[in-house]
Amino acid sequence: MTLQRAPEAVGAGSAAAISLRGVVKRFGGFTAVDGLDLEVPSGMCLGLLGPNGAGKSTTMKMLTAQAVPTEGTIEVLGFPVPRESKRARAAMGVVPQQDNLDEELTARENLEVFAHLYRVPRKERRKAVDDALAIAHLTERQGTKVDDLSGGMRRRLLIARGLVHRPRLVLLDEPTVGLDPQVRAELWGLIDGLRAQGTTVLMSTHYIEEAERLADECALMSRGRVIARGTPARLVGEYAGERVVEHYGPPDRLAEVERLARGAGLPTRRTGPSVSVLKAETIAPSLADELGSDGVRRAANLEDVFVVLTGEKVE
Ligand SMILES: Nc1ncnc2c1ncn2[C@@H]1O[C@H](COP(=O)(O)OP(=O)(O)OP(=O)(O)O)[C@@H](O)[C@H]1O
Repeated sequence: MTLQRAPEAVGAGSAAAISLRGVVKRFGGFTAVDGLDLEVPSGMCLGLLGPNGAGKSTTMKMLTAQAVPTEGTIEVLGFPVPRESKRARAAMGVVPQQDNLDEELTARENLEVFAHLYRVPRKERRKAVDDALAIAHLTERQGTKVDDLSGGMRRRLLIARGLVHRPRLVLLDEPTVGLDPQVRAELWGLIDGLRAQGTTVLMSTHYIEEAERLADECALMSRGRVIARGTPARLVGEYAGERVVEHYGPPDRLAEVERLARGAGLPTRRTGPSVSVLKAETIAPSLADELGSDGVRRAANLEDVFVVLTGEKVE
């Protein structure tokens, strides 16, 4: 199933679907977004990855003008936001973190209301709703009241609702938070489909696997800034290297491993009863002797990068 796009006027700005420059958002004396520069080229799926409180949701809200930046400039699909946010909103799909579907209405009626709100021409509305239902695998349940849908179906409907006007850009705020693994996998298929069609996707998540699996590039956010950006493979290569060695043992042994590795300039991470030494392929033979041969070797991954750069654990 492919989405047939409405011919959509795009604002006069750059080719990037999203552009934030020097964006700051303060809430009173608290700085939630702190000089954010972020470009999302058209057609890319960018994963905005970061620990709780990093500023991901605030960034999403500024793109839809639900929050107004204290400083800096934002363009969405070429439209300056918040000045022309109505036009930007009309051309993008937004899937919020909170389920705000109308529970009294059926799945189909929810989509019809949005097709109307988003000014899908009357003649095209039925097909637009049919297509969105099919993409979300909800055709069979279109007559069911939202109240009677399962959690996974509701989440798929929420995504379908964001797609009903065939947007070129979709914002997904933590699309699979709190869902069980099977439903998460279903949604990943759906998001993958969007990406394959060339829809630009900005997806915030704190699930590393989600970002690794879906995103062309990841921007790692911490304390309101992007601290690293690139393809998952490049980020892993640059910050965690190829191999990791995990050492297990009592606390004094772990502290010794950390001291030796850090002394040699190698990044480390603690995970409960173990210390992982990253970039293990660069360990000199003399250091390998000192570290001992009890370590478990594995490939480096994006989770290692996340922990090393943010200092935070992953759920
Ligand atoms: N309206 C607000 N008033 C005051 N502080 C706020 C407001 N909105 C967000 N914050 C604060 O800004 C910081 C960034 O929040 P934000 O929700 O953007 O983070 P996040 O990266 O999306 O985290 P999460 O994954 O928990 O949603 C947090 O410390 C939060 O408490």
